[in-house]
Parts: sequence; C-alpha cells; structure tokens
Amino acid sequence: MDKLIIEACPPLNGIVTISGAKNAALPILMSSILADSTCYFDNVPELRDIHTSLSLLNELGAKSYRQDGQSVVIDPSSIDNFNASYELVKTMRASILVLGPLLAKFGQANVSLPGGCAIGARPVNLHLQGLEQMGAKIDVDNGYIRASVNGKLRGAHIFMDVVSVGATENLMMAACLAQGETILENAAKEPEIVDLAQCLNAMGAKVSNAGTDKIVIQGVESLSGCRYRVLPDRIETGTFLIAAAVTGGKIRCEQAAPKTLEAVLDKLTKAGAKLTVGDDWIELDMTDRQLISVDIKTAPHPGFPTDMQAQFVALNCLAEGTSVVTENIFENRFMHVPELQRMGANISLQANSAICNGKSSLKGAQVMATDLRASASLVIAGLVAEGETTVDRIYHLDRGYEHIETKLNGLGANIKRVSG
Ligand SMILES: CC(=O)N[C@H]1[C@@H](OP(=O)(O)OP(=O)(O)OC[C@H]2O[C@@H](n3ccc(=O)[nH]c3=O)[C@H](O)[C@@H]2O)O[C@H](CO)[C@@H](O)[C@@H]1O
Ligand SMILES: C=C(OP(=O)(O)O)C(=O)O
Repeated sequence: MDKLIIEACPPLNGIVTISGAKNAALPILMSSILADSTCYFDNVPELRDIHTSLSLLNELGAKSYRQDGQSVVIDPSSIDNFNASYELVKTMRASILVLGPLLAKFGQANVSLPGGCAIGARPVNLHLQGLEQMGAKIDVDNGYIRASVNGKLRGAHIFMDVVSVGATENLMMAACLAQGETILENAAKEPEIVDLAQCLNAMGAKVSNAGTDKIVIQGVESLSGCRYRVLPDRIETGTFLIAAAVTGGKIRCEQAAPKTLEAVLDKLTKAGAKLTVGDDWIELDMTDRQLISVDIKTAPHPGFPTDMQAQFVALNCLAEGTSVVTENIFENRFMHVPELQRMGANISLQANSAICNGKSSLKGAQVMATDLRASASLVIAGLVAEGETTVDRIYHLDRGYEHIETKLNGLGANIKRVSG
C-alpha cells in the first residue's frame, strides 16, 4: 500500500490548476448509460473512482476509454449486461448511480448494495422509494437490489424527506426517460446536481430548476450522445486553499469555480485569509496574517459542505482560539480526530461536535488515512508538523485527489510517495 512521507514545508507559494470535480464526473459518466450514441466528457480527473466507474461501465458492456489525458469517451450502444457486481460497488459507493439509468433505459438492473463506509451507514432508501414511486418493482435480497419495470418508468411527484445528493441524481437521471413529468421535491442543490442536469440537457433531456429544491423533469423518448465539460472541483480547491492558509502562504487556484464554494471562502476570510476572486480563479494570501479559528456547522448546499469539514478541523487546531465544528450530515465523520490527536492536536469530541483548541504545535507521526477527506486533513497537518509525517493507506486519497503530492510539491511542499 502506498504512503506519503511529508516534511514540514515553507509557506506554500505559486499557482495550482484545479481538476474536474470527482463528484460531478461520477454521475456524469453514469448518465452515458441513458444515451443512444457516444458521449465525450472533458475535464475528467484521473482518479481511482473514475477508473472504477469506467471499469463498471465496461462490465455493463459499454466501450469506454480515456483519451488525451482529461477526456473520456463512452459508447453505451453495446450495453447488454445490467448487473453491477459487489466487487466493483464495494470500492465505490457512487456505483449506485447506475441503478436509475439502467432501469430507465433497459427496464431492469441488479446492483449490489453499497454497504456502509467509514463515515456512516449511508442508506439508499430514498433512491429505492423514488424509483418505486415511478413504477419500479424492487426487491433487495442477498445484498443485491433487483429492480425492474414493466414497460417504461412513469413520471411521479416525489418528496424526499432527507436532502440527498445521490438520490436526487439517480432519480433525475431515471426521470429523463420516464413517461411524463417528474417533480423532485426537497432536492439537493449542490453545484454537481446542476452540472449533471446541464449534461443531461446537452443529451436532449428536459430538466429544469436544477439548483433549486424543486427539480422538474419532462421525460423524453430518447437521449443522444453529447460533448460535455465537467465543472471544477470545489472540494479540491478548498483543500489547497486551506493548505496554503496553514503554512502562511500565498497561492492562486486556476481553472476553479469560485461561485461553487462561497460558504468555504466565507469561512476562510473569517479565518484571517485575504482572498481575491475572479471568474475562474481564487487567490489566497496569508502572508504575515494571523490564523483565527472558525466555528463550522455542516449542511446541505449552499451550507458548509461536509466534504470540507476535516480540513477545517486541521486548520482550527493550528489557529488562534477555541472553535466548535459540528457535523450534521454523516454520523461518523470524525475519524481524522484521533489521528490528529496523535500528532499533538488538542481536540475533544462531544456528540457530533469537535471542540478544537487552537495553537497546537503539531509533531510528525505515523498516521492512518481512514477516508478521503480525513486523509486530506492529515496531509494538511503534515505540512506544518515538526519533523516527518507518514500518512498510510492513501488509496482513500487517490479516490478523490488527482496527483495531490505533485500539485502540493509544485507549491513548495516536500512530499514523497512511497510504494508498498
Ligand atoms: C459521489 C458523491 O457525490 N458523494 C457526495 C454525496 O454523497 P451521497 O450522495 O452518498 O450523500 P447523500 O447526500 O445521499 O447523503 C446525505 C445524507 O442523507 C442520508 N441518506 C442518503 C440517501 C438515502 O437514501 N437515505 C438517507 O438517509 C445519508 O445517510 C446522509 O446522512 O453527497 C455527500 C453529502 O454532500 C458528500 O459528502 C459526498 O462526497
Ligand atoms: C465522501 C466522499 O465521497 P463518496 O461519496 O464517493 O464516498 C467525498 O468525496 O468526500
């Protein structure tokens, strides 16, 4: 298993190019199942999850491959297998997103239940209930979701009692080929939902109001292939900005989408950073400025994203003052806390909050990555910890950050990947 060895570094400085968003690219790749002809997707990051998605699509019978670095080509016309096996689904929860498209296009799907993961149980009841409302027959047995529909799915008025990104995406995709109108109430409003809707519309779908909590979809007979560019990764952007902030550095993130991370930029400003923002770039300057801790409460978009919580816990440990970070989305998303404590961080956990006492002087240690963003927080801590930090099990990190050590080293960090 690969690990990262991180030495304390001088203030980060320079320009970093932001990759395409993992969480937009994954549903967009799966949406190709709905199309009758070849799809071309640009700005698709090179990540383990993307690789898994292409393997899954190929397992279904599609012909997909990467072309010219950041572009992916998917020809779905040869799909003839409707089973998503446990072997692939267990490594990537987003595999559940083949369920809606397979059912809508082919009338059947067998998809392994994704199971729980480090950050929580992550049920899929809303995905299943919504599809049932659209006329699907669903059985769950032997760890598989077996779904079928007689004829076509029917449009429905669906109210989701929890805001779910994945359920909104699955149902939105399914509704594109359903008969009649579907209304998704209490829908997720994340930028990745809007990106998926735009991609579906480029294929000929009729999705409106994505980005609000009431999405309306008029079903169409068929969808065609399209060319679509994935939006920039707001979580990668936020992670680099925090890395620069804790080192007292100055960086510019290019090919970013500042409007998608307003809640994060607001907290960074409150944490003492000087931010300058253009249409597609963000500059953070922390030179000679005092880092101040900030209270955080995670919430669905446009609230503060849970995927940035761990990185802010690392920041708060180093900042002036005591802060409270409350996780409201996932029940077990503080796995980074014991590892940060091993590096000397002064944090205590109370129910779903982490109380961070700032100005910790962190010391390098051997720490273990337990999930994707927890891993990112350990890398951030490693940049400023005295001595050497070894972050083990970085396959989590490789799921969601493209060439993270190369990008950070380009800004002046000193990180080595050791294969093992
Ligand atoms: C690939 C991808 O885009 N992943 C993101 C997506 O995950 P994902 O789509 O899995 O997360 P959801 O938005 O569905 O989860 C939000 C909450 O809803 C609950 N829930 C969800 C579905 C369901 O059927 N029933 C139910 O109760 C979950 O347990 C959780 O408490 O959104 C999360 C919340 O912003 C992010 O952290 C993940 O990075
Ligand atoms: C939790 C995340 O991803 P996933 O939903 O793919 O596990 C994440 O991107 O932080």
